Amino acid sequence: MPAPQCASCHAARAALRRPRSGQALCGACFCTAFEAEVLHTVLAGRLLPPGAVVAVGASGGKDSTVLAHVLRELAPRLGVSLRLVAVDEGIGGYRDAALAAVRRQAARWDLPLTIVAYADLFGGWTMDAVARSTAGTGRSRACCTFCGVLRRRALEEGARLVGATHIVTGHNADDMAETVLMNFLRGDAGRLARGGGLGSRGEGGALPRCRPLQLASQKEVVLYAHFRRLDYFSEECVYAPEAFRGHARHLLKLLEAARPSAALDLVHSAERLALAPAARPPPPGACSRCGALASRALCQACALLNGLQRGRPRLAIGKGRGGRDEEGPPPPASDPGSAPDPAAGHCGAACKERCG
Ligand SMILES: Nc1ncnc2c1ncn2[C@@H]1O[C@H](COP(=O)(O)OP(=O)(O)OP(=O)(O)O)[C@@H](O)[C@H]1O
Repeated sequence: MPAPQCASCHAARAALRRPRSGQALCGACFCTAFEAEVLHTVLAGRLLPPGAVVAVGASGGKDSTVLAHVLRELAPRLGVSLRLVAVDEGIGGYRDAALAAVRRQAARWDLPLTIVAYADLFGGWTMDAVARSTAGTGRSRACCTFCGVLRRRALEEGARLVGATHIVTGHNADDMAETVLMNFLRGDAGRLARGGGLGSRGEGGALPRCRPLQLASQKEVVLYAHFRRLDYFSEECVYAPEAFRGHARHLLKLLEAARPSAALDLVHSAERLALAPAARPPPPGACSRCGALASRALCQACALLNGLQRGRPRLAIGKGRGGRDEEGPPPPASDPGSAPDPAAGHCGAACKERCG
């Protein structure tokens, strides 16, 4: 049977059915619709004001590649300028190849690129060194969580370095739905409540952050990259197979098979969640070491680095009220700075990268 005509231009043959709506479109009309939807997300959410200098968190992967490409298309209409900021976490056999993709993108799209490295920012610690230090401690599964905390900090540093006023990341609807599921499964009410919305306004002196692809499904991000012939790096990080996120991803796939809108529905549920007054976290203070938002003496990033330097890497991600830390037992009460306590409802600014 021949492919149907494109439901938008009625001239070309349709090349796909949009996963959510079932609408049959040709590649060109799909890309135009995708870009218009991202534009709408940015404008309706007032995410990037005219004049903004936007640091795009560029990992070389499909999401940030699509994000950078779409924002470059939209930049004249939005009145913003773009800078690519890539973080080199120091992951041998993975990040070097991904950074090569970012360099190619920067050259092809004529966008300034800045690379910041964990090793330079965090006293010589690379992610490989963190992984070695956590191996055998029962905390090796937490590598992605550690990395997310440090990456958030590194992205902030890189964005400041290039004079950015805003940070954008490529999280898509599936990423966000996985985060919502993980927070539910961990009983982490504080992060669930904080995770809604399209970004953060930049509390405590942090730069405002947003996720313009948050309402786009992963399938459509991949389709956009395909039809725009984007060159991106598609291998999984060497530490990802250990991560709890994999279980949430698997569960989400099962849910989507029964209900195709499950991912977006989860994202919207998180936006509408409201915590009972008794469950609300106390207002955050400032980290005594770096000044970032923190619910304890140290923010998550400083607490993690402090623990690593003392040979006791820990991060209390996954403890809900009265719950247990999935990575291990809670820290002793005599060590208040080493592990901001999500049991108190939230864990400080540095962990929102992973937690939304
Ligand atoms: N090394 C990095 N440097 C800069 N930004 C990053 C880096 N890693 C991740 N990010 C930002 O965080 C977003 C979410 O990252 P995550 O690791 O969840 O990857 P992802 O969903 O596979 O996205 P991508 O396909 O862009 O790698 C990315 O889209 C990107 O904007």
